[in-house]
Amino acid sequence: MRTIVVGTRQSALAMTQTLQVIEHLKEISRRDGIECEFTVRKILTKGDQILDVTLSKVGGKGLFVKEIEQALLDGEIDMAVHSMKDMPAELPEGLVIGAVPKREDPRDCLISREGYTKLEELPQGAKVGTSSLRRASQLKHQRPDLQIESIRGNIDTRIRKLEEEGFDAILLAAAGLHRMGWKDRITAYLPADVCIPAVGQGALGIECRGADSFMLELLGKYTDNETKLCVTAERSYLRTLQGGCQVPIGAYARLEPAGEGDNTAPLLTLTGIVGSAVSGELLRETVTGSEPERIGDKLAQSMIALGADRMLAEVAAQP
Ligand SMILES: NCc1[nH]cc(CCC(=O)O)c1CC(=O)O
Repeated sequence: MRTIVVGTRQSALAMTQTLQVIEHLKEISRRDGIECEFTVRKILTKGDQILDVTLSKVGGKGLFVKEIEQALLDGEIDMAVHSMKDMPAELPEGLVIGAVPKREDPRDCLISREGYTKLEELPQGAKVGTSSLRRASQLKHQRPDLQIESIRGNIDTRIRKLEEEGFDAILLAAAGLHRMGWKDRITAYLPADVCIPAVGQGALGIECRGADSFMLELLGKYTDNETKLCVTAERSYLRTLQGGCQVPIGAYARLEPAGEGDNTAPLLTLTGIVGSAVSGELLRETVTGSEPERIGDKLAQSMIALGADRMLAEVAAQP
């Protein structure tokens, strides 16, 4: 009997995701006669300790995963459940994403105090809370009049701040609210082609050691191939652009339903944005193809040709 130690952040969302994943893995192991049990170990990450500072100012992506990856490398834990969008484009040597489960809703959504059901309904100059440069730059593009202000904290904290700090609305990822059972708080969904989600948004990545064949076998059974293809394309785009969660980059891939016949390759459509919170510029491109790594890289190259490098450098240079 193998005891699998699962590392997790201690936020309500991280705990909920981790417990849901463990339930699914228990079902799979029972079904396939794999003998294992699970224990949970909470790990405090740097991102959890400095919730009051704008993330782009304290080092960006990786803040929520570094300590957890170290625990994996040290053998203190055997697997970790991450929100895919919090994962840096490159993993440390020795670690792999062992499972990519089926994606939740990838869209961003609005929680508005007055119950507005569309972005267009927000009053002129409304105060909207988001700490994401990606959301801010796309929102500004649609509604230059909105007053966008930073809001930090776990999703439970942000919902509380909506009331306490006089926001008209806040923007959050739908997936986190769905997983928490808070769907009824959502007043509007922003279509994924209007506000391009973060790379990997709505998906989970389950990380383990590349040499742990027991974990690889179990986790392999939990992967959803469509999600994996889409997320691979999005992350390939991120890797080439060298961007983290805290720069205004977004990408969303969809898989077209398979055509007739046996040998039809999957057709992926990948749309990406690079925004500038400084100038309000917004680049947007779409590519299609069947090889996820290739189309991600191709999209990034065409963004760079359009000036993405300069725009991302501008953001990095902000005081
Ligand atoms: N950056 C924080 C974060 N990381 C993952 C989610 C939840 C949604 C998901 O799994 O993509 C959130 C909260 C949010 O952006 O609203």
